[in-house]
Amino acid sequence: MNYLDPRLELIATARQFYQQGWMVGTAGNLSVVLPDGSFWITASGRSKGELSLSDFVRIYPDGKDDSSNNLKNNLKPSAETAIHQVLYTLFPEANACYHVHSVEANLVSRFVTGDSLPLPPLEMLKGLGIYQENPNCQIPIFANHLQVPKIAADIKERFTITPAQIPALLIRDHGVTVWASSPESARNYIELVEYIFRYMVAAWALGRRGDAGNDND
Ligand SMILES: CSCCC(=O)C(=O)COP(=O)(O)O
Ligand SMILES: [Zn+2]
Repeated sequence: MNYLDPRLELIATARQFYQQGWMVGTAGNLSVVLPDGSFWITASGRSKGELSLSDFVRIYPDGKDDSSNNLKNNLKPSAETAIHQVLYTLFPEANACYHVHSVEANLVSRFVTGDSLPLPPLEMLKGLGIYQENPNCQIPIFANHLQVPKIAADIKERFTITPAQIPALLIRDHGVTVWASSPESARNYIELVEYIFRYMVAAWALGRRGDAGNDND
């Protein structure tokens, strides 16, 4: 049986997300867990639209990477590796963690000042595991601390106290991160959350235009 390197799926998905404008300017990072509990993560600062197999860093269960080899190849793990690590610790069933920076995610992160954003009761929530009549669903918002380990600590503290309703979190003025049992599900979750954010921004704009429309009556 030929073993498909899981990085190939991440390369293809990163290119798709780059083309959608969600991973421009090296933004975003993707990771996938291997059978031994280590995970591949996109190397820091690489253009996500043109990744190759050598643009990944392997992080081992003890948190270390092949630093000597990586140093030689000018490879650094994603600056947001700590967020992937804490999510894999909190959700051991997760085998993939994706993070992107869309304009919509940044806009909706400012729709509220608090630490959670209510989501509209859209059918798309079913794709995130929410099967309720008139769902009351929120996505948690985290402060975009300069020190990423602080964001990771906030995530650990929050989800230890308040379980996540959906496999997604929003970092204010930054972007969204999802975790899933497979790379394919992680890709679907990003697409679903970004659809919901696009809907929210469009509804907000229509609402404002609606107000403007009244002025012209
Ligand atoms: C211009 S993106 C700033 C860093 C960031 O938020 C990101 O998602 C990418 O960081 P990485 O170290 O994974 O390239
Ligand atoms: Zn980021």
